[in-house]
Amino acid sequence: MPDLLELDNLRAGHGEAVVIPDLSLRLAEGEALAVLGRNGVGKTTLLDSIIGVTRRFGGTVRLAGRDVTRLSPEARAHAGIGWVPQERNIFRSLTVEENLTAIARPGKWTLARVYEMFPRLAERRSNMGNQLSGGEQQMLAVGRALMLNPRLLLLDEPTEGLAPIIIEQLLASIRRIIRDEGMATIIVEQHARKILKVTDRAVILDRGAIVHQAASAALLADPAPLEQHLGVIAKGAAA
Ligand SMILES: Nc1ncnc2c1ncn2[C@@H]1O[C@H](COP(=O)(O)OP(=O)(O)OP(=O)(O)O)[C@@H](O)[C@H]1O
Repeated sequence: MPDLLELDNLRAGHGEAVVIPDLSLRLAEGEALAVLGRNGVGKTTLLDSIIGVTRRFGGTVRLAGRDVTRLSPEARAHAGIGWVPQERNIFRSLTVEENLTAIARPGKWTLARVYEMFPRLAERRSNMGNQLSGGEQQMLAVGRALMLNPRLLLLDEPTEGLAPIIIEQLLASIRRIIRDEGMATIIVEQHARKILKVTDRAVILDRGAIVHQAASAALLADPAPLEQHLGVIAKGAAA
């Protein structure tokens, strides 16, 4: 059986700029991968290339053995890639419930199950998107991606800008989505040590290349590579 996601010799960037020169990566069914690295090394560009919103110069993207390289972002979403961009992109003039049902597709993730995962969204079901706190918006963005019933979930800095207590709540939900529901997930995250407790494996990027990869548990046990490649960021996120 092929891996769920196979990137081979991906070369991608923006305009004329090549941000990722040549990257290959595998993700198994049900596996959770953390993508770590300093600011500007290409983490977002990597996720954006999987959903197909960057310029591709070469290489292939396969989902469950199917070549999706030339598919539009919409077609890739339809093929099973759920995407929560850094800017969240919720519909601000729709209610929470309308946001969740607007682009839903049938599968095990229903409105009831998303509300069970994020009870706060159930409480706020009639509120408009623009009335939500940052944490609620992020929960809504994740819930909306789940309603697409994806095979693969991409999360770009889900905890960015959130208060510490909300970060803990959100990470607890993400852990349940991964551990209990078996969702294959790729997460870009600045809080390295926090996310390593949730993921199976991690890659560290530098200048668009994978400079280190290891099991998350190994990086937690021996954080030298984090300090080497992330420096002050890893120390700052040690709590
Ligand atoms: N839309 C864009 N157009 C042109 N250049 C871009 C665009 N988005 C990102 N870049 C450039 O690509 C490089 C990689 O950026 P990217 O956002 O992928 O890094 P990152 O590791 O996710 O950083 P951060 O942690 O700051 O989000 C940077 O030099 C950035 O300036």
